[in-house]
Amino acid sequence: TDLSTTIAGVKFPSCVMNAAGALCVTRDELVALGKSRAGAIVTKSMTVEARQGNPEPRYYGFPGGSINSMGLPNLGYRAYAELIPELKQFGKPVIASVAGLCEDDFPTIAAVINAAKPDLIEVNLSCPNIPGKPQIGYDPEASERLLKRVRKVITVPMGVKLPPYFDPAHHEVMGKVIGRCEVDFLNMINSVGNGLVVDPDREEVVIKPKGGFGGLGGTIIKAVALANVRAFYKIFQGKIPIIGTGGVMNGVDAFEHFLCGASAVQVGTVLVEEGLGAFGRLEAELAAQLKKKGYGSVTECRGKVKEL
Ligand SMILES: O=C(O)c1[nH]c(=O)[nH]c(=O)c1Cl
Repeated sequence: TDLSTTIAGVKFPSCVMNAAGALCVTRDELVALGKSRAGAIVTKSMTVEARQGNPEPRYYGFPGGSINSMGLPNLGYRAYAELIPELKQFGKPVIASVAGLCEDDFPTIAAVINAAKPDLIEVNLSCPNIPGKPQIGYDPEASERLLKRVRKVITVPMGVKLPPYFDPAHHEVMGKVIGRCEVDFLNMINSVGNGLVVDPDREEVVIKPKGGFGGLGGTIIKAVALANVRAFYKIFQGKIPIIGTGGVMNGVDAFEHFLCGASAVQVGTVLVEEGLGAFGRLEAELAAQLKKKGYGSVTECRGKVKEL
């Protein structure tokens, strides 16, 4: 079974890769991704200055998913610009995830990172965990302004990592914004922002930042992720490739993302919980699922989910 895929003209040896944020902050983590079965190396979203991130505990896994308020811990964009040439030696695409603490940070980072020639750049409009900072992706005007500014300085394929939307009206509005910004790929969804997990025995929240509020990931967000993949796949009639992220814990979950229109999938929670070995398991399970269903590749089943 062929598990390779192509996104914006870039060939991925496997359609399963890490989500920005999962095991991808340090050089050693990124090199380990390069040596693993991951289909790409995706960096942690980067900011201008290096950051320690939020106080711990800031990640908590539980049956069904995870909650995090990491607070953008990363090496700073200059360090990743220096690392990119080394990371490109592993025979798989390097995706640089660009964030920023303010709008002006994004073009500053994007211009320097673009010069380091990652295979693709993913603009993260959806970090939910910077205290006092609303998600850019929930502000269509700010999203459009920012995407147009970074598009001017990015010459490699540019994608956008979107937060979950919960209303078709929002899918429509963001679809129009994206259509006006020359976006080469989409990635959805980021974590479901500002959830709250409580430990009933200790009668406490489980993470320290923001009173325990954090982004949700894992199985519990799969249905939200699939809805967003499907909504934007239909809006763009499959013409903009979509990376499906959210709730992929096994090969069947990945298959569901492809049925809804994804061209590749990213994994976060399952990677943090299981480690890099998850890639081998996920690939084997996805290949088995495709074989069982009579599909020769993920491209064959893309967008094939039937309505009733
Ligand atoms: O707290 C984080 O670092 C974080 N956490 C997330 O769940 N999504 C993001 O985009 C980011 Cl940037």
